[in-house]
Amino acid sequence: MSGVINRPMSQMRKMETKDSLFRARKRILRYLVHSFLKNEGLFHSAETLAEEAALTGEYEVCDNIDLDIIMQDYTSYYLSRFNKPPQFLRPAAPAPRRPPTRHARPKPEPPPAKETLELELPDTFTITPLVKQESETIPEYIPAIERKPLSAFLGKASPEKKAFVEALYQDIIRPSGVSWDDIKGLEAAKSLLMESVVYPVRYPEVFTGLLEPWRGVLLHGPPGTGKTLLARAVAAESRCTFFNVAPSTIVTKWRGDSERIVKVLFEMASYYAPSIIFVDEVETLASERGGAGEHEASRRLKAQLLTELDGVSGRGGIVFLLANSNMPWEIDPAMLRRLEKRIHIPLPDHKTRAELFTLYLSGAVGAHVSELASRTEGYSGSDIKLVCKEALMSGVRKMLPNMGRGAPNQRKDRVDLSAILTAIEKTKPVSKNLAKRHEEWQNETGCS
Ligand SMILES: Nc1ncnc2c1ncn2[C@@H]1O[C@H](COP(=O)(O)OP(=O)(O)OP(=O)(O)O)[C@@H](O)[C@H]1O
Repeated sequence: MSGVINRPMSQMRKMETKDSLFRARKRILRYLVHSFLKNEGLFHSAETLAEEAALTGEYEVCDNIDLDIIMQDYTSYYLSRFNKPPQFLRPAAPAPRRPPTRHARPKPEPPPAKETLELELPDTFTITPLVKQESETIPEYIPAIERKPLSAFLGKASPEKKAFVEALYQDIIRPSGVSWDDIKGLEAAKSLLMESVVYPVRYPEVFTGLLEPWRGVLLHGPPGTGKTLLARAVAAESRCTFFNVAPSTIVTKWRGDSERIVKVLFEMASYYAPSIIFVDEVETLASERGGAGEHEASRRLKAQLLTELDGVSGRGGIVFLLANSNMPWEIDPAMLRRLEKRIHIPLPDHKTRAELFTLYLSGAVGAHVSELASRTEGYSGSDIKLVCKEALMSGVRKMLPNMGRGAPNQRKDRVDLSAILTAIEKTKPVSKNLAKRHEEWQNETGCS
């Protein structure tokens, strides 16, 4: 005991953290097993476990995790690391037999291969505390991109393929932390994306047969309405690997390279599955031009994209194509057929515009927010962001000449109503004219 007391504070803290992590892990395991038993219909066993392990209603297992998911993740991690599947079970050693005594009844034979469970669980899951415990740090989910070594994917790839892989690897966006809450309004779009991307990734066992997930989802709407932001939130919410493919990565001037890059892209997406391949301005990669005027290279690239998309369901893991377009009417019909789910992202409504002003001006606009929202009908989210930036800048502009002359070099995010109104006057809503066309297109061809 005295040994513990004499330890330096930092060491004590480390031990405490280790100890609390250990306890958290054990608790998580018990809750996971409990939930597993219930899911298997073993209610009596689950009840007994709850009683024996003193599981109170203080915690519940998160929606997105269970032992089955952990087994799958662990198996794919192990496979990629050691090139063989992990072994969980082995035949138990037979119990030593005692010679039967004269009067004893022969004992029934033990089952031939009683199984023992050898399971090592990684610390990659969390449970939601109903009552949050402050001192507790629960290990975080580790995304596929951090779990799976690139070297295992590369194997004995040619130098050319390695170069493609490296370029594409740069396009993978790490978990961005963008969440639904960062996106104002767009409730209908959010729930459609939950249903068509997030849930199928979380519960693949539900989305089979006729309910098989869409492989291609199109977000279309005027520029600056939050389509890219939505795509990033989807990646974060679904914990998918997010390939943000810049057309410049794919379109190269070297003959045949573009098709090979597209092929490698889908292979990588499958390796790091579940993945989202996000293609911004998809109409630039797969436009409807066609005919004799279409460049041969662009025709081949388009054909390769379509081939890969068709092959997606035959590959391992879930891979979605999430495409973005400001001009969906220009998308090649063959590509459009593969973008089965089409979601319209409209200009923000009055309530959303008010929320955006509050977001960007940190609530500084107070009571005027409704008036500002009324004056900005037809503005996109990005236009409103510009207005706010311009209004803030007008204050900073006044400060700049006095900086370095004794005045404090500190920015104040206070803004006059008049400055905002002037900024609104100056900023023309660039997307307004396109809004109607998107609506009509959605009515004609959309399916959400
Ligand atoms: N609904 C919204 N909630 C929060 N921010 C928004 C919203 N809509 C737009 N924005 C802001 O506008 C910026 C531009 O949005 P984003 O890039 O997602 O638009 P986009 O529709 O993808 O545009 P483009 O089609 O031109 O690429 C975002 O960084 C964000 O700050």
